[in-house]
Amino acid sequence: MSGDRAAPVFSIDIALRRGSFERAVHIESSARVIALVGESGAGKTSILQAIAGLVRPQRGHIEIGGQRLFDAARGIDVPAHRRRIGYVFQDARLFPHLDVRRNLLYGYRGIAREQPRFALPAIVDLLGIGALLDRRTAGLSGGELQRVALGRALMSQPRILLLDEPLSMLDMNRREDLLPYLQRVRDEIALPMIYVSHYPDEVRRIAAYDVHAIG
Ligand SMILES: Nc1ncnc2c1ncn2[C@@H]1O[C@H](COP(=O)(O)OP(=O)(O)OP(=O)(O)O)[C@@H](O)[C@H]1O
Repeated sequence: MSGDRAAPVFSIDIALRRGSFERAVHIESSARVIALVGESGAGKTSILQAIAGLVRPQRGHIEIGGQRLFDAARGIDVPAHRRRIGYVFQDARLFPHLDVRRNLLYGYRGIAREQPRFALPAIVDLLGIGALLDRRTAGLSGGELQRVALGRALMSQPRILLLDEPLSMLDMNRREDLLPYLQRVRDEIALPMIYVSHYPDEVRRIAAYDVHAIG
């Protein structure tokens, strides 16, 4: 056996405090896609927020895909807007006054023109949302909203994808409809990805081999 080990994609060792809540988190993984599971209130969303730079850990470090995002000992704390995180929430959080095309193009905001980026048609194809482009988001179904939210996150050309229970607002059938799109994004957009869910079946189908229990 060789002594070589794959460099970890995720190296997270932090302590979080939010009000009276405290949690130490240690995740070391060379998998590109991992899942976080745990009871409500265990701290899963707080971990994603720390990765995104929205919550500052008390100590420790966060390194993902070779990027040191936070390191208390070395004085590193990359500002949230420079971390290039694609974040998809339980509720899609799209702009209701804009159509789907404009919601997607909003993802380009803040990206330099010369930077390589996903073209709109590629994302539209990947997520099967071509027929929705001219519609306002107000009338879309939950599953359509989440596909558009995922598209907008990808348009921002992220280096890391964080998915916080993206299917939890959908009923069983819609969840089944959306899972293949999540799998396509996982496989075709080769980014480090963290998937948070309460549902063992979803976790098994998205990040089968690297599941971290929080709490
Ligand atoms: N802004 C805040 N101020 C104080 N406490 C907070 C804040 N945000 C979260 N908390 C607390 O931190 C703990 C962890 O919350 P978090 O949302 O990270 O858990 P979770 O595992 O994602 O839960 P769920 O599965 O219900 O979404 C909870 O006790 C919560 O009340």
